[in-house]
Amino acid sequence: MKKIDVKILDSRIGTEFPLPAYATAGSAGLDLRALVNETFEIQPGETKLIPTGLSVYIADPQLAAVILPRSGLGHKHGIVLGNLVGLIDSDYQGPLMVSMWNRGSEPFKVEAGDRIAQLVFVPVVQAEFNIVEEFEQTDRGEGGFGHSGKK
Ligand SMILES: O=c1ccn([C@H]2C[C@H](O)[C@@H](COP(=O)(O)OP(=O)(O)OP(=O)(O)O)O2)c(=O)[nH]1
Ligand SMILES: [Mg+2]
Repeated sequence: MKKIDVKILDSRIGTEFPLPAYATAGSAGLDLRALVNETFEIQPGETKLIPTGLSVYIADPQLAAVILPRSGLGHKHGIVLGNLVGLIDSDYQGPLMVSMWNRGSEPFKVEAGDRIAQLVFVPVVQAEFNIVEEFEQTDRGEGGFGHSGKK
């Protein structure tokens, strides 16, 4: 398993709440917790930036991490991310934050330690642009945005 440097910014991690860990052998995501001082509510339509109590330094430019919603929160409560997906650059060393957006119709309560989103490490290819006049021809060509129909 890949080792990633982490700083614990809130001492409740490692004591009151565990360090994010894979829940099962096949889990792709590590659940991130709300390391807040007080219970709060997110009103319908509201977005709040929540600290996770951690910072990570991925260091390797061929890796990044994405923050994704938890499906239960998104589907049942309309709790998704204000940025839809969070992207953590490999050179970012600041606090890991989760933008929580209540796109639902009821206020949503969050307590300290609640698992609010998940972090997934992903491979990255950094590309260099090669300017050309013509592309090598493909079957698809410029067709896109549903040009092949529905069925
Ligand atoms: O949900 C998120 C998204 C981003 N970040 C941190 C890590 C990331 O590396 C940095 C910058 O994110 P991004 O590049 O997506 O935001 P930006 O608006 O382009 O900011 P910047 O100008 O700092 O790159 O913010 C988080 O902590 N949580
Ligand atoms: Mg950026």
